[in-house]
Amino acid sequence: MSSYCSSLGTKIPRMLLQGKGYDDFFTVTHVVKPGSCPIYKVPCNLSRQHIGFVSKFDQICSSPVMEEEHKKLCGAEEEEYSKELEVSVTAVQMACTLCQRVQDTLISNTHHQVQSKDDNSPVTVADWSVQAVVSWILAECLGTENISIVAEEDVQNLSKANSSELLKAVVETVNQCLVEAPRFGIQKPKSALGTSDVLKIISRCNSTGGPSGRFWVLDPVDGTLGFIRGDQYAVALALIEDGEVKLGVLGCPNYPMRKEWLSYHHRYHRIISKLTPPNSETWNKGCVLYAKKGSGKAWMQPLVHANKMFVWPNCAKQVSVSSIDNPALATFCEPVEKANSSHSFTAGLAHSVGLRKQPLRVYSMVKYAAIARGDAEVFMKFARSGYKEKIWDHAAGVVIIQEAGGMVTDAGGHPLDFSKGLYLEDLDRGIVACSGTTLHAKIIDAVDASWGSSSL
Ligand SMILES: Nc1ncnc2c1ncn2[C@@H]1O[C@H](COP(=O)(O)OS(=O)(=O)O)[C@@H](OP(=O)(O)O)[C@H]1O
Ligand SMILES: [Mg+2]
Ligand SMILES: [Mg+2]
Ligand SMILES: [Mg+2]
Repeated sequence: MSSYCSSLGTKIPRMLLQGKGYDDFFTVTHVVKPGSCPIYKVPCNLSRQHIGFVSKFDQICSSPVMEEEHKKLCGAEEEEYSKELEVSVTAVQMACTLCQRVQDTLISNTHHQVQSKDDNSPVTVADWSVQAVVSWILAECLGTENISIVAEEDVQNLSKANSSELLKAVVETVNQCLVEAPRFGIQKPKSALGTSDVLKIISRCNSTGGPSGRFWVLDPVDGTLGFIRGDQYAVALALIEDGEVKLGVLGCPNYPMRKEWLSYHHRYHRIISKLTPPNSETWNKGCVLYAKKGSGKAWMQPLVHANKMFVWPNCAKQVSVSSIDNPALATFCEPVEKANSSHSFTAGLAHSVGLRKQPLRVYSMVKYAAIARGDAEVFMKFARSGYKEKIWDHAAGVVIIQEAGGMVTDAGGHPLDFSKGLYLEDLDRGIVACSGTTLHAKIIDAVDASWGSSSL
């Protein structure tokens, strides 16, 4: 273990804090939070990002699993995409805080906050507000000129003459969130954003993706229906470069760190939905999962709760897929809505491969998170024919499952192709994500066997 990995008086090489080319040291003067995931202060005007490195570095020193990364850091090579990862996780953490606040108010007042889009799907103040906040943070932290974003929402409905109340609510929600930026180590805007600023940052997310270059993919609220119903939803952000997903971040504000609480959440909604749940902090509600392509690791950190400081990497722990490969013991998840995926087709498939448990129907990309965390083994989605899956509904989840050790393909066994624009063009029938190759192969074979007799 390194000599500079703990406590007061600790010397931290400047190169770890500010990248290559420095050979002097900062001395730790203050332990903000002692314990297994300490946060240190160093005596200079370092940004949170740098202090974050200190915290990360300490974790690296104290965890044998991360020795390798420790070496990389000591080698002073800044890891590829490390800044993008930290910024995107921070943005998702802030977005989740925003969503929690809106979800709490929605339950008591849905009036101006929910709208229907042209395809009849719902959109809320939270969808637009998260898109604005994430767009603002990415531009602030990475430079406007470097940012190209594909995102779900546009400002059409928001700019209509009869939407002024809604727009006002979005502007307020965005400013309320950004005022808290310093808690996340980001400078807040010099003054509150005006209506035209907010419309501009939402509509700046107008990239159409494609096979070359770098762009972010954002689903500001995935599972909007679950969000409105007070249930599961996710904030999903991914970075795609030359058609390949390089980073994925999934914020799951109602998915507790501890699996046991998930069933509590279901019971709570079915039986006692009128009662107030335990305080979100005490039951460790909410997590953020993330992974970097090719790292072979996926991580989960708790959601930061009201008034608490977010310091990267926020006590992240590694997650991995389940080792269960016996279908009889496996759990499969699927969309809640029959309109989004055929429940009868997956029931037939489940039966033919020997999946015996009841399906876990969960809104949103929380299904991808459940597989990555090892809480379920299979995710299947078979949309009606003619429906084209959008890249923002899958990009973040796919890379997180892959790096956690799982496998995601279309129903023909081909990788999902994120290089074709806004949609997963040429997707063969549906999506199959599994914790391992054995289950995956069984399901792909079963799809082929039962497809002909299905009405899909
Ligand atoms: N007809 C149809 N078929 C398939 N998929 C559709 C369809 N309509 C919408 N969508 C997309 O599904 C996203 C929600 O997927 P879920 O898996 O969360 O579905 S469910 O709400 O649990 O039923 C949902 O994402 P959000 O709009 O972000 O909620 C949509 O992009
Ligand atoms: Mg939507
Ligand atoms: Mg979605
Ligand atoms: Mg959405």
